Amino acid sequence: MSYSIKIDQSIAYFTINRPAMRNAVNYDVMEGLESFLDQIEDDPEISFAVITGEGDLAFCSGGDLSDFHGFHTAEDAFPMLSRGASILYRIATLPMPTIALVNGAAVGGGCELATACDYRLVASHARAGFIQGTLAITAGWGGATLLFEKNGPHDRLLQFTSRASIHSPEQLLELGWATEVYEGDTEVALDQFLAPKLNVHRNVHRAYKSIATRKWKTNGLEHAMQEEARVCSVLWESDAHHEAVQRFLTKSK
Ligand SMILES: CCCC(=O)SCCNC(=O)CCNC(=O)[C@H](O)C(C)(C)COP(=O)(O)OP(=O)(O)OC[C@H]1O[C@@H](n2cnc3c(N)ncnc32)[C@H](O)[C@@H]1OP(=O)(O)O
Repeated sequence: MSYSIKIDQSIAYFTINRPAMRNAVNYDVMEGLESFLDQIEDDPEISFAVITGEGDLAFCSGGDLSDFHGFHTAEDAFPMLSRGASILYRIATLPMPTIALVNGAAVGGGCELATACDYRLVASHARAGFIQGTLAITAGWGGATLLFEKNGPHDRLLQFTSRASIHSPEQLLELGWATEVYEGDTEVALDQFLAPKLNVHRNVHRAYKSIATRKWKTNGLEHAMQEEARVCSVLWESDAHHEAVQRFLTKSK
């Protein structure tokens, strides 16, 4: 199984379980995320949702390039990108707060997935970045749209996305992308993060989440995320993109 879902004491966990591929997202993982969202979206008993990746090397390395490399035209690539954008929109607008437990690299679509969550707990050894530019594409699952919507100074965010580089936890904190950086055991870090919040009734957390995200239901965010998928799909069909993916996939062979 490429993922696991667990609900424990009012906390719902989704774990991408493809550590050998650095938890890259394939269709199976997309399906898993959809079924996770179906399970928790209307469950009033869930206080928090946590998304993470198996192992300590990667949170998520983005779209599975070996699977998605087969798309040659914008028309081929758009349905996958659009589906990713729908998933990230659903995550961003879940009624309960969400936590990305960034226990390793979060790059490309993996950085987008973490951006869709409300909080990002980043391990001191982790790295993250919108590296899509190194593949001659942009973010395509709506993650850049979400970043600009949520996270602060326009000029710094524009550099965060367009430089396509990988950032240290210290840089991620400074940017305001990381909520906290933790050392050591991931479960302990999550417990410590959640403990003071669990003293407050879940309905309060859910009410603040709805106050913070209400505007997205009316300001066209969902459409803007789909538009990001469309822009990315156009770049996807370039030779520059296919050559860069080919280089990545053959680098260690
Ligand atoms: C569709 C939305 C937009 C996107 O997400 S585009 C995709 C963006 N992602 C990428 O460009 C992948 C970048 N991956 C990396 O930079 C590195 O793998 C990463 C995450 C920093 C981890 O580095 P390392 O720990 O040194 O691991 P590595 O590079 O040797 O990889 C181990 C094995 O996993 C594979 N892998 C990693 N990320 C992948 C991906 N996204 N799709 C398909 N395969 C992927 C990699 O090819 C390698 O496979 P193998 O063991 O050589 O067979």
